[in-house]
Amino acid sequence: MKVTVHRKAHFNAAHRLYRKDWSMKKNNQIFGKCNNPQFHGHNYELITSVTGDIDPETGYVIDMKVLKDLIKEEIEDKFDHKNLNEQVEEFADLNPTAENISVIIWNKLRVKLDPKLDLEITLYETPRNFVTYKGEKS
Ligand SMILES: Nc1nc2c(c(=O)[nH]1)N=C([C@H](O)[C@H](O)COP(=O)(O)OP(=O)(O)OP(=O)(O)O)CN2
Ligand SMILES: [Zn+2]
Repeated sequence: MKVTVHRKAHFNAAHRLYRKDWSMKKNNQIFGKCNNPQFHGHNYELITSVTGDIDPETGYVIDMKVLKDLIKEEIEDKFDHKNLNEQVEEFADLNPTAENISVIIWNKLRVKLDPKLDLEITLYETPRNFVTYKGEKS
C-alpha cells in the first residue's frame, strides 16, 4: 500500500530570467519584465511529496523530521534570501525559471532519499504560477 507524505517549505529569492547569449532586445521580447537587470524577487512555496510503503514497525513512510531537516539543509539554507543567478552555482549558466528550479531541487533531494521512495516536487513561484516535477521514468 503506497502512501504519500507531503512537506511544505518556503524560501525568498531574487532572480532574472534571461540568456547571456541573447541581446537585450531579444531577452525583453521573450522574458519581458522578468529580464529586469536589477532582478526581482518571489516568495517561493515548495511542496515536497514522498511516496512509499508504510514501515510496519514505525508506521512511517519517512520520518517528517528527517524530511524537514533534509529540505532545510539542501534547499532552504542554499536558496533562501539569495540571488539565484549570482549566488547559487547551479544557475550560473541555467535560467532560474520555476521549471529549472524544480529540477534542481528534485536532483538535490533525490540523491539523499532512499531509492525505494518516489519523489515529486511542487514549486509555487507566485500564488497562481506553479510547476510540478517527478523525475524522468528510468
Ligand atoms: N514557464 C514559465 N513562465 C514564466 C516564469 C517561469 O518560471 N516559467 N516566470 C515568470 C516570472 O518570473 C514571474 O513568475 C512572473 O510573474 P507574474 O507574471 O507577475 O505572475 P503573477 O502570478 O504575479 O501574475 P498575475 O498577473 O498577478 O497572475 C514569468 N513566466
Ligand atoms: Zn520571476
